[in-house]
Amino acid sequence: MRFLTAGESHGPQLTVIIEGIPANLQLTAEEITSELLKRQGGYGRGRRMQIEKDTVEIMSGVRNGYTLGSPITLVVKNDDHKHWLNIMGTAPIDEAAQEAMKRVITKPRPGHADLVGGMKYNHRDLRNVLERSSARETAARVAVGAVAKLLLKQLGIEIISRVKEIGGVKDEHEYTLEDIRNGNERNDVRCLDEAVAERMRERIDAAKKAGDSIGGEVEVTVINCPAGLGSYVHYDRKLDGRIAQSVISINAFKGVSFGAGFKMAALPGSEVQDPIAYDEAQGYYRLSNHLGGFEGGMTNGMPITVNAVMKPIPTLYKPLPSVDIETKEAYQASIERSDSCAVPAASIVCEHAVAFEIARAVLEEFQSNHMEQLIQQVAEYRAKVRAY
Ligand SMILES: Cc1cc2nc3c(=O)[nH]c(=O)nc-3n(C[C@H](O)[C@H](O)[C@H](O)COP(=O)(O)O)c2cc1C
Ligand SMILES: C=C(O[C@@H]1CC(C(=O)O)=C[C@@H](OP(=O)(O)O)[C@H]1O)C(=O)O
Repeated sequence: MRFLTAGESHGPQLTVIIEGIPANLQLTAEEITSELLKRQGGYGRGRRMQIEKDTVEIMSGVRNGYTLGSPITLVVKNDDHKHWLNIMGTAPIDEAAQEAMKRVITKPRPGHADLVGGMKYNHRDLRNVLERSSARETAARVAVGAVAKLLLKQLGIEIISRVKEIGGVKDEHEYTLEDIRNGNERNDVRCLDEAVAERMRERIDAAKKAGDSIGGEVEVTVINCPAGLGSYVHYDRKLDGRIAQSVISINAFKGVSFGAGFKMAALPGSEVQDPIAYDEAQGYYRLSNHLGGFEGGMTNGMPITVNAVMKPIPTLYKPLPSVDIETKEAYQASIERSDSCAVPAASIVCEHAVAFEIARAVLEEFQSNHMEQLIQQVAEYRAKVRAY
């Protein structure tokens, strides 16, 4: 399974093509849209999200609510495009368009792709860089992950996310799987503890008031994944490695860990490796899950926990110094309208990035043309490893 996304932040639309989804998966635009709406929300987002109503249209690969086995094309329209027709160069060349084209961006924003992107692609209007480097693209990533999540659901695999920290305010409870499953998904900071959530909101408000921004940490949990996805035999088949790459490729994500993660640096081996046990009903299982569901680049059948860190949003209302690429003079960087915190939204992106990698690994392990074949293969495999 693979996908490509295309589209600029203020262009007409985002387009996604997904190839490799088996036939006969029930799939509706509404189900994908409901995931997109979760990404759009979240405390701390800026004015752009009030303009967009992210809605998916299915343009190919689905008929009568079921996948055909052919490439699936999804489109998410940018409602903001109509305000940017002149700036994006998609309006007729009239006076207003000419005026807009003069408003080139020459002041790169620290922490964005602006400066290096301009150097690399030889653009002197840095809007040519920021339009594609924008996290608007993550709406397309969520659309792909939503399809992956629906496929995984048919196999009994569930993926959920939560926010663990925003700007130093931490949710330090040790939650059970049931807590995570039943957690308050609709809370606007996506933190399971409402009292901590309130402090997170206050922290976001304080950053915004100071013209600053904040980041945080999210956790993605994958439940009921069979043991043996991924492989130890080669670096690019290790599934934990692929997940890490995919998560780090999300805008502003700077760190990934599994299970106890960076805490492992201080712990003895006896408190990190997960002892093995067996009973007939569930087969092999672990007495703890410090490793977060991976051994040797393969799933070990325990819940997968992925922790990921998002840096603070780079665009600041109190901008940092920068240099104009035309005059070479020191300047305060351009102020673009911006989110002050996008950690809750990013937790949804992270969840969907992980979903895609898990679904891809499932389809590599159990090549199938249609869902009936996939469901049967996975059920047989689960029975086999239980009895191993
Ligand atoms: C959901 C989401 C929303 C974001 N919103 C903004 C924003 O409004 N303003 C901004 O400057 N950066 C925003 N970012 C982060 C930038 O896109 C990102 O930092 C930038 O493209 C540079 O990439 P890098 O941080 O991965 O190096 C957002 C990221 C995500 C995941
Ligand atoms: C559009 C989205 O996020 C955008 C990501 C983003 C950035 O620089 O990454 C900057 C902002 O865009 P704008 O300049 O239009 O206000 C965010 O709103 C989105 O998440 O759908």
